[in-house]
Amino acid sequence: MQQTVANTATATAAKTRPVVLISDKLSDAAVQIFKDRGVDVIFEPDLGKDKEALLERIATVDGLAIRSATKVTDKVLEAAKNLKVIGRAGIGVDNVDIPAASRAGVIVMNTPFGNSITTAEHAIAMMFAVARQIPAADASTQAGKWEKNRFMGTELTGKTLGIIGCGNIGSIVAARGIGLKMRVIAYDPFLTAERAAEIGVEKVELDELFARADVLTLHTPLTEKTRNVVSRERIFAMKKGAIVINCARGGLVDEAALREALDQGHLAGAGVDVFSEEPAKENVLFGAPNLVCTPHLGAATSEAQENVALQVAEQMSDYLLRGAVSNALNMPSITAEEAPILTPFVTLAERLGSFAGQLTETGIKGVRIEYEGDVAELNLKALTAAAVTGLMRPLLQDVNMVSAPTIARDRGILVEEVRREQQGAYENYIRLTVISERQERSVAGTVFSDGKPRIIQVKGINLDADFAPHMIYVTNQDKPGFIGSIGMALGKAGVNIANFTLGRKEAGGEAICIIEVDGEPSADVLKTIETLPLVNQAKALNFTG
Ligand SMILES: NC(=O)C1=CN([C@@H]2O[C@H](COP(=O)(O)OP(=O)(O)OC[C@H]3O[C@@H](n4cnc5c(N)ncnc54)[C@H](O)[C@@H]3O)[C@@H](O)[C@H]2O)C=CC1
Ligand SMILES: O=C(O)CCC(=O)C(=O)O
Repeated sequence: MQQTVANTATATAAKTRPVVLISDKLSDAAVQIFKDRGVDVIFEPDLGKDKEALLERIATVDGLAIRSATKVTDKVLEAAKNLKVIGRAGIGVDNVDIPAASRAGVIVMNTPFGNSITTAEHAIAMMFAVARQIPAADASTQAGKWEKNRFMGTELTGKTLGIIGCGNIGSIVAARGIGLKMRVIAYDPFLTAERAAEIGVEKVELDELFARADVLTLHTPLTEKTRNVVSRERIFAMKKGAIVINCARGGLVDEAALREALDQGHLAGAGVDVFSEEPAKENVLFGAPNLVCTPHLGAATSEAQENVALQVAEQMSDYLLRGAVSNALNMPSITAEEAPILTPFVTLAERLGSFAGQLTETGIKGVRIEYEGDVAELNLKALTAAAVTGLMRPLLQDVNMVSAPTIARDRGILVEEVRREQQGAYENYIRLTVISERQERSVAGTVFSDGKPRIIQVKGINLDADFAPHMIYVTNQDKPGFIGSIGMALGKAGVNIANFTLGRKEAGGEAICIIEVDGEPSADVLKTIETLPLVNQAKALNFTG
């Protein structure tokens, strides 16, 4: 589970085909795409409803494709020993514990546009169904009652449509509302004045929206900020005879208060597709006057389901097979074209982080990563995530590019990113500086044209070394006799030197030596080196991971 993006692609290419578990009802189109692309599929469309069976099945799979029935909790993630990616065929990800997924190093992706039109159409359908009481009129007519006077409706032309959440779906609903000659007002803290003008809506504050709307429709995600946004107080602050439509999430509305408002005739009706508890076999709203309910059908058209299924299968396959990341909620995007270009720099950034992490013994306060030259034009979010991964891996084995930024933030480690044009001789240059409680230590590297990362500077001292599997890092004084004494000590201990790199600040001053050795040096060997005259410090560095 704990691999970098670059490693994920190569590791999966080297081993057998990755396996994806589909635990909700997904269009068969997804299964075909996975298979065609080289991913094996376990398709158990009802598994999401069986928590125990899910815990068992998830243990070995590389990917999990879901809709809304599967709840991905901390416990599920704990059981998912091999999981790398969760793909939500749809928009809302409130059924996935994203912080827990990030901590576990699992990417969470959704398909943000595939079902937007369909869901917007459902909201409009609900608005008409409520305004003209169509379901009740249908039932009465088919019962042979012909109650022409009972079903007096409301005309929508000229009425005010109030939209909470004017993103993808909200703005499609706005366009449809304008097409119906309604006046559209919207509350969305992230809606700019320019965007509001562009889509023809009036941006208003929340209280004003509740006061003015004849029809209120919700299109915001369920978050701690939006939970209960349609509260008792706000429902009763609405105009008498107004209509409420909810095709977003159940938790947005105080259902008991909505029931009261319908019973008292304060609201003329409500259209509800989503409920606080789903599946909603019972609900306080059921049986209220002029209430139209659907069982979370917002996205349920064959077009939308095919869109989201294809998209999720493509995104997950791209990640598992090629390291490309798109529409992830907890990881920067990396295109399939970018992934191979980024790979050597991801490796360099991770190794520089690892170099510094292995030498850092006190608490890390911050890390600064400077990018110069060609590399500064690349996807720095991914490179920084790799650098932070490398930095933290010596302390926490289970960290990867998904979890590293979250873990760093949780631990109060400040991550600073600097982008510059080429300054020195290297076409691409990355310098990573760790700010610890005791000192600042920097290490810099480059990628040569052979795609191999190199160490080119440590603590401002120039040198040139590979990242070898086993190395000894020594700080010393630049005085005669040092090389002989260290060679003798290693020879005596039976440690073979594969490569030897030296660098110094100035003649006779502070110096650094990086020795590549065949095999891991023991603690005794390191102690022996440290007791040699002219040596200040000796540490083992391991780049076998
Ligand atoms: N019934 C169904 O089957 C479906 C329901 N949905 C629901 O619809 C929601 C919206 O989907 P999209 O429009 O695609 O998402 P989106 O991300 O494009 O738009 C959401 C909008 O809500 C706004 N927002 C965030 N916090 C807010 C707050 N405190 N108050 C007001 N607005 C706020 C955002 O700025 C954004 O513009 C999804 O999160 C999902 O829960 C989506 C698809 C199908
Ligand atoms: O998968 C579904 O049917 C629900 C769609 C949905 O709620 C969403 O995409 O947020």
